[in-house]
Amino acid sequence: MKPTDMITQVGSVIASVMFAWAMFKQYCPHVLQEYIDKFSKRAFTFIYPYIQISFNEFTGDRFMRSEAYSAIENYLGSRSSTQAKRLKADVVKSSQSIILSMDDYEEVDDEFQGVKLKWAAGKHISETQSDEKKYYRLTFHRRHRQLILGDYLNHVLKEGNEIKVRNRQRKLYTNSGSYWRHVVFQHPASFESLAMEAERKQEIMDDLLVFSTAEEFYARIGRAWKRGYLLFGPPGTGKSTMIAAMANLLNYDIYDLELTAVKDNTELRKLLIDTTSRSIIVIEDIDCSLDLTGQRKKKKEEGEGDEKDPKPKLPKEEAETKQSQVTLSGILNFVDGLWSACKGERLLVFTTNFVEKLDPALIRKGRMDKHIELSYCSFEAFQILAKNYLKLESHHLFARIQELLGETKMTPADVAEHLMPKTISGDAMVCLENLIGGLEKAKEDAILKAEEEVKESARLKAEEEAKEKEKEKEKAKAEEEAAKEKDSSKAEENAKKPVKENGFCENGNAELISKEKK
Ligand SMILES: Nc1ncnc2c1ncn2[C@@H]1O[C@H](COP(=O)(O)OP(=O)(O)OP(=O)(O)O)[C@@H](O)[C@H]1O
Ligand SMILES: [Mg+2]
Repeated sequence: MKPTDMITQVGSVIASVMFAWAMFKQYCPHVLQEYIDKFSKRAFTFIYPYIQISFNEFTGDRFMRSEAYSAIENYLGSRSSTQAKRLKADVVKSSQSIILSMDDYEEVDDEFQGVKLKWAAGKHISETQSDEKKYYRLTFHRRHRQLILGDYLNHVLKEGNEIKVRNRQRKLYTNSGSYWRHVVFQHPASFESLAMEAERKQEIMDDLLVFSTAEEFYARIGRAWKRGYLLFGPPGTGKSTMIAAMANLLNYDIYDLELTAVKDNTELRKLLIDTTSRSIIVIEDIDCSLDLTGQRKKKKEEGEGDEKDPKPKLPKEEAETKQSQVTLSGILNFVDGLWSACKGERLLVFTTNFVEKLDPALIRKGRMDKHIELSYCSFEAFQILAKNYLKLESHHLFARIQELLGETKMTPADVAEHLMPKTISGDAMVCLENLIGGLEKAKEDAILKAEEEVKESARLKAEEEAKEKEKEKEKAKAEEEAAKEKDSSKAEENAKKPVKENGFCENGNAELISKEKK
């Protein structure tokens, strides 16, 4: 038989089968059709040794994109880029990188613990062609059912989610009313460029990295997977910069909470619930955000304490603070109440310039687990700044700078400002001399300030002593006058008393006046 004849015959057999099937479907009773359908499927699965699982893009009534689907999409992305012939490309991270995923009807192979599996991308198109439902289908031999349904799928979801986090565009959120708004978070700060002693820096980085991978540990000890950091120190010592470096190190989003804009504790709780995992919740300048310590004290000492506030509030801030009814207990609940344990890992970071002003309850361990002091620039910190700003590892002027940094205080922000190139040539020498000039001036200012302080305290002491003397004088004078008054009133009293025949008063004392009368 010629091949063309064979093809014709096969074609006519298929056509006859299809015709017979169409006739059968039209005239055969519905119940019988279902029965045959069921039977044929069973027979098929009996012969066919593979299991298929479909993961649809959309699930549920609410048309939510399935988390499993997007995790699988990410997981298959790297595999499909080496295997699939047709790929889909997407741009993320502000056009910085392209993410690939496999196109519809493509297939890729995978292997897990020596077991081979197959993934296929497909889609169901509705009859009206208006709607298409995408899915991924996993096919594997039924003898590996346990392994695939357990360990393998967990591995796919975990890795897919990790890839998603790595590729995602991170966000910086801020609260507006009871909602979060966000912008793209792109801060270049890193621990490497942070001016700080290497040992302390490493300790903080280790702490953060251990936390971010300690899911099982936290679950085992029965604690919510969160950690509080309190960053304190004078302005310009790198607190905000460190938060950005933390977010970059861990690849977390930042929720910058403006407490003064939160109406009350309920709104605060809502904001907390709306945060996602893998995020840092920041409250900057917690001592100024709300008078948290004052709220406890206020009842005892009305109005006091405002004068002592070293950072006077702006009128607008004051007005906002008055509107906000967030209380200290609201904040404490925010930090470690039941709601704070929802959904995944979270870092809470508070910053303050005046740690001593905060209520001890707020910063105790368990709430603020790690207290980090950021202080004035040390020589080691300066070396990092010099490397960052001037690309200098050493210079003969470093010795003088080291000496001056030991004698005077300057914040890293001020040091950095002196190291900023001020000329087009960006001469490093000029910057270093600038810094030396700045440090010398700071030293002189500090000496002058100290002298003035000594003078001022001597003046205050003298004033105090003078006041004390004045008081003593006044007291002595008052006592003298009181004694005189007492004498004269006694005399008057005696004068008013009746005089007896013998010229003595009733009390038996001789009275000059009565004698005169006689
Ligand atoms: N430790 C540091 N390492 C590197 N740069 C720093 C450091 N400290 C400060 N700077 C520089 O100084 C600038 C101000 O620092 P930052 O805003 O982090 O200070 P802060 O401690 O948050 O101040 P404030 O208490 O006023 O909020 C930053 O832009 C950064 O360039
Ligand atoms: Mg700051």
